[in-house]
Amino acid sequence: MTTYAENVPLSPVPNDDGIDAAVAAARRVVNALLHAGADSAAPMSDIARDLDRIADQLEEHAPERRERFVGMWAGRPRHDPVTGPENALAPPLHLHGLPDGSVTGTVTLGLPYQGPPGCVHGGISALLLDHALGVANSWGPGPDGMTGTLSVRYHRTTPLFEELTIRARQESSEGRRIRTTGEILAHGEVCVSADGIFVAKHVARPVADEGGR
Ligand SMILES: CCCCC/C=C\C/C=C\C/C=C\C/C=C\CCCC(=O)SCCNC(=O)CCNC(=O)[C@H](O)C(C)(C)COP(=O)(O)OP(=O)(O)OC[C@H]1O[C@@H](n2cnc3c(N)ncnc32)[C@H](O)[C@@H]1OP(=O)(O)O
Repeated sequence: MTTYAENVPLSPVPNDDGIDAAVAAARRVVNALLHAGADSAAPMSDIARDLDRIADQLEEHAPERRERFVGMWAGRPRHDPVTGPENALAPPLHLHGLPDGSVTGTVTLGLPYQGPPGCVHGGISALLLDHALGVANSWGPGPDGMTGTLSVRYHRTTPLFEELTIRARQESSEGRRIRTTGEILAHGEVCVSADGIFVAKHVARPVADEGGR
């Protein structure tokens, strides 16, 4: 039987400088814009100009898209939209692997992730669970693969601005089909659960001399 170390960090750990710091600042801007709202007295035209100037600067120094794809997949990915410290869309969620082969993590979501008033958007919950189930497959003892079917059940609304716990585990695998489940909890109660069938298949990582697409 495979044995696992206690509580292994599975999500890329953010640095407090370089691109990770810039991305953290970008997340703060996205949050602040939504909090400010259309009636804000902030000088929005000036802000838009400043933000455009920043984007111009980034674009000026960005590699070709295919070169960037190669770079993104050259090592341990840091760009995904759930845990990635280089992705401003990622909340980010920090996942850990547990000795029993399951994964767990916590996250607190703010206004950009709102669905019903004061509650997390259901599509965001599905995104977090899809990713957590995928990570559980790669952490656990069985095979991993791509999401084939994801069933999501919304048991109760999921609160914004409160710490959520996300858990996932691989239940079984047979041939190329993998069954994986998980849930999002608030205050110890299950808000959302997911039951997924993953299929053991992988898209090849882009490499430089193949064009990187
Ligand atoms: C963020 C990074 C994500 C990329 C991960 C890669 C590496 C990263 C490194 C570490 C990983 C760490 C974390 C991963 C985190 C998150 C994961 C994100 C998950 C995704 O974001 S992933 C994108 C969404 N996903 C797709 O984009 C799939 C598109 N689709 C296809 O690529 C094919 O459609 C495929 C492959 C699904 C099947 O195609 P196929 O031809 O290989 O399969 P085939 O027909 O041979 O069936 C073989 C057996 O699977 C059963 N089966 C087939 N299809 C099924 C289905 N849909 N549902 C349920 N069961 C199904 C059959 O019933 C048969 O079962 P049986 O053997 O029992 O008869």
